[in-house]
Amino acid sequence: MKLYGLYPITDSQLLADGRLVPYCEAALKGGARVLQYRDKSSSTKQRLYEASALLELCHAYNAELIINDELALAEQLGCGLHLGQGDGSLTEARLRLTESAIIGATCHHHLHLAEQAVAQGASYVAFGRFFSSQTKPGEVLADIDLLQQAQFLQRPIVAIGGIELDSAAPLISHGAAMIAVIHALFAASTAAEVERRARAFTDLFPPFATN
Ligand SMILES: Cc1ncc(COP(=O)(O)OP(=O)(O)O)c(N)n1
Ligand SMILES: Cc1nc(C(=O)O)sc1CCOP(=O)(O)O
Ligand SMILES: [Mg+2]
Repeated sequence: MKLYGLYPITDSQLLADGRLVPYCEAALKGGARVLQYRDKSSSTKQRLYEASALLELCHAYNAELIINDELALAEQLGCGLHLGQGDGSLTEARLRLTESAIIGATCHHHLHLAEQAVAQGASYVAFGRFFSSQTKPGEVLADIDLLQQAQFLQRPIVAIGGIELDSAAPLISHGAAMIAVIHALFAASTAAEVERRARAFTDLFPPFATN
């Protein structure tokens, strides 16, 4: 069961200057089994190069790579995809990727969007922001009770937005199967620190379900 635990998301600024692969490897060493490649600034060629390197890394750690926004890149690499509300059709993505491909959907703080996403083939649904986010500033609208309310969907639930080590545990106990994190994981001065932080997040999850 891989859709469980810490869900690191890359950031092109925090992981610039050669940090992308070593910091992502540190997150995987710290127990993450799902990794999202999110880059809004590089060229198509650079994104293919970086995502290919991360895919190889994920294979080495028996982890899943998810591409943010870009169906064509996910299709090319044969990996997972995360789509926001304005990022294209989940139905088309499910048709173009394999039946077993992981496809995630942003649902903000709306249960009806999550129901719709599941009906259109989403493997997991993401709610946020739960806290104020340095990476993506904006209104905090998601309430922790949403995580329990969404359990009827019978899909893994992701919580995202400004989550830190100290704020993650209640989200997990309310039903988040994955905790998506950028800043609190990757704004670190060494890979060793990223690994330590990843291990601390991973240890918040009940151990019986981490394999
Ligand atoms: C796991 C996860 N949840 C939410 C998002 C946000 O997706 P989106 O709303 O499309 O915004 P961008 O990430 O594209 O800026 C995500 N990427 N991952
Ligand atoms: C990519 C993204 N999406 C969000 C949403 O609310 O949908 S919040 C967010 C950024 C998450 O990064 P950090 O852990 O640094 O807050
Ligand atoms: Mg998007």
